[in-house]
Amino acid sequence: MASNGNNHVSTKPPPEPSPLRKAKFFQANMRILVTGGAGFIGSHLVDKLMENEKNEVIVADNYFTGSKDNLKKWIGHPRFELIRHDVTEPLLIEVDQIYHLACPASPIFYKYNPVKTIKTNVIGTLNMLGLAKRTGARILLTSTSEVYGDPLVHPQDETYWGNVNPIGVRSCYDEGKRVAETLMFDYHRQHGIEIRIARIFNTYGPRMNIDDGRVVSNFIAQAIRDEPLTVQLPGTQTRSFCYVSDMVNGLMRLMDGENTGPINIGNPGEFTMLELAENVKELINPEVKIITVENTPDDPRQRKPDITKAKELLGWEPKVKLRDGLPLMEEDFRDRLGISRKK
Ligand SMILES: NC(=O)c1ccc[n+]([C@@H]2O[C@H](COP(=O)([O-])OP(=O)(O)OC[C@H]3O[C@@H](n4cnc5c(N)ncnc54)[C@H](O)[C@@H]3O)[C@@H](O)[C@H]2O)c1
Ligand SMILES: O=c1ccn([C@@H]2O[C@H](COP(=O)(O)OP(=O)(O)O[C@H]3OC[C@@H](O)[C@H](O)[C@H]3O)[C@@H](O)[C@H]2O)c(=O)[nH]1
Repeated sequence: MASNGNNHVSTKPPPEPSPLRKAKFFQANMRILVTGGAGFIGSHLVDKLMENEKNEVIVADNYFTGSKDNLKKWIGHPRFELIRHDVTEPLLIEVDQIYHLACPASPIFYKYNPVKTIKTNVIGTLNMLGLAKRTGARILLTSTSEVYGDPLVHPQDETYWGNVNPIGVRSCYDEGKRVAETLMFDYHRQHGIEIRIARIFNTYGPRMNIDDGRVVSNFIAQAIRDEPLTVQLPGTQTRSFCYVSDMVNGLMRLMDGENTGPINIGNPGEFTMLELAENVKELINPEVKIITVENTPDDPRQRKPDITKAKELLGWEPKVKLRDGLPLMEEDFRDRLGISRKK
């Protein structure tokens, strides 16, 4: 049975998957649900899952921050189905695997309706665990580095319990994800559900919403539009940025491997926000100004994943360096903004 190496092993056998999955006379397809599959990471995950002809992919998304446009190449494909569905409502379908991503991820969006964000994390995860229990599906939760809050341990490994403000403006998201992780382990221990938990660190790449509000998309859009890059004070706070193709590979390895997690998935290359702005300026628009602006409450001061566990248990590590990933994202943003590079 899968374990995280910490005595969190379930005492129950996992529920039986549907008899169709053990097809004797014809090839069994894997039916995979991706909640939040119309969003940034979700749509890249769908692209990768659809490459395998044995997979059928179902996306359930309420389009709060995602869009059908991200999935347009799959709409109408016989192995693909798109459902407008809010995960705070139960979903009755038959599946073998669930990638549970549904949740706004950018601070400006998760703070917009914090009660809804908490409901999405708690009720949404309960509903997806209920679906996993009924169908015997394996379920992967995309948790976050935000469970470490404003970390006092650096870099963060999975044994760190975090430093989280339970009543702050970010709590709907970080405490929401902490409860979601608790629910996953309780369903695992109590009902034998096969679970996987990824703690994702800041991820960037093509298809991020142009007005997403996260730092990489902000800086790239600003650099392309000749607007000043807005570094929030103090500018010395750090983040570690993972390119989306690396992230998707890590998530799939976790789902298909034998470890429950939680496992950090991220790129350990650490940058201050001033360094990030300088990189964007140098690579995308050397003329652009860098300015400082006010920050928001409870902004974590440092963040860098310890990925020893991902390397050892999943054989995974990121390949794309920040300076190689930024130009790939620039190309996509220029296309969508209709602004080509100055000669
Ligand atoms: N991108 C990152 O840096 C990062 C870091 C840590 C964790 N994560 C996690 O990864 C997941 C995907 O993040 P993303 O960056 O692709 O964000 P995103 O905002 O682009 O995607 C989230 C998707 O979930 C959908 N959604 C939101 N609430 C929903 C609900 N109640 N019912 C159904 N669908 C709903 C949105 O419409 C969107 O398509 C999230 O769970 C997020 O918490 C992302
Ligand atoms: O224009 C900006 C936007 C943001 N920032 C700074 O950039 C840093 C990163 O901010 P982002 O909004 O991109 O993302 P955060 O790291 O705060 O949160 C993210 O963490 C991991 C995921 O769970 C989520 O995707 C999101 O919550 C912060 O220190 C913020 O102050 C700027 O300097 N300028």
